[in-house]
Amino acid sequence: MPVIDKIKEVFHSKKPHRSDTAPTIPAENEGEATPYLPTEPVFDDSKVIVIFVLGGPGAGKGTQCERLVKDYGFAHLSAGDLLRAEQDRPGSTYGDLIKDYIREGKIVPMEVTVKLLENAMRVSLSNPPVTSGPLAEHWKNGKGRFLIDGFPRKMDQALKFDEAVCKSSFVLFINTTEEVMLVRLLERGKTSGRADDNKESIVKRFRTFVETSMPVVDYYRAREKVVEIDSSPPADVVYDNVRVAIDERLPDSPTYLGQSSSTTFTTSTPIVATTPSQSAPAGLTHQVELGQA
Ligand SMILES: Nc1ncnc2c1ncn2[C@@H]1O[C@H](COP(=O)(O)OP(=O)(O)OP(=O)(O)O)[C@@H](O)[C@H]1O
Ligand SMILES: O=c1ccn([C@@H]2O[C@H](COP(=O)(O)O)[C@@H](O)[C@H]2O)c(=O)[nH]1
Repeated sequence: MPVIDKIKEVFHSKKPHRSDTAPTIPAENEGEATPYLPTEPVFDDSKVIVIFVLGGPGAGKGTQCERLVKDYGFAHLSAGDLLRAEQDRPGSTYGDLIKDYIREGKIVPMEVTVKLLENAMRVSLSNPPVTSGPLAEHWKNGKGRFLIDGFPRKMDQALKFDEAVCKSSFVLFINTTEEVMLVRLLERGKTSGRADDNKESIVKRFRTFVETSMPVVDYYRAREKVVEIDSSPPADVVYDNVRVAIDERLPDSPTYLGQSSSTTFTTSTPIVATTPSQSAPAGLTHQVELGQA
């Protein structure tokens, strides 16, 4: 049976129990683990802030995230990077599967990506990316702040992440035209070494974005959780607008007062969830084979 059918069969047919020991789902082959996703959020959204960063391939999501990391102390988790790392990890059960999906510009089954993200979040929360200076405050006492880049790309991922990992705060939608994205990706492709930065894969990725990922943006937009930024201008200009958007929505912004900035900040309309949810029970600190740090 193909690996993905196996994942789906086990995932959908067996109801794992919670206990103090990490739950396991029997796998057909010994040593092979199947991603298990709980039915309640593992992380408490009153402490852990999750911002989804969406946009077409090459729109500039990663570029903006890098800057935000420096100024706001976010942990930046790129779903694509996590998948590529898992693909290259010796012994990964999902390596071949991920490789095929990425080359075809298709969305890897959500069980794999959601579990990789959950694991990476857990690692950041136990080893905070910022440990000194004013931004370290955001990583104390179980708190954390994440930019989840290039995710969710499909509705099932969006719903599952909110249900099983953490309720997201809002979506930063980095948007430009396919013409601009194509130029940027072909240029990046000269040095990126990415198997999907070529014309054939790019066209497939564009199609997947329009057909599969835009419905996710529309879903959050209907719930007034989308901030759209035009990423056609130079990266510095885009970043100025991104900063304003972030400052308007983070509950405790401006976070980098004291650093030089001419932007006028407001703290109105925070849309980060404030209702405490259940913290992660010990039994849910289940780690599968995926992306172990
Ligand atoms: N505003 C901009 N103006 C010009 N070039 C840009 C801009 N933003 C990003 N770039 C360049 O475009 C390329 C794609 O940017 P980036 O990697 O940030 O996009 P991305 O949305 O994360 O892409 P992907 O989803 O494919 O990973 C990079 O080479 C980057 O340097
Ligand atoms: O949630 C996700 C995110 C990404 N993918 C696959 O990875 C590639 C590359 O993603 P980038 O964000 O451009 O690095 C994407 O085309 C998908 O094939 C995914 O399956 N699920």
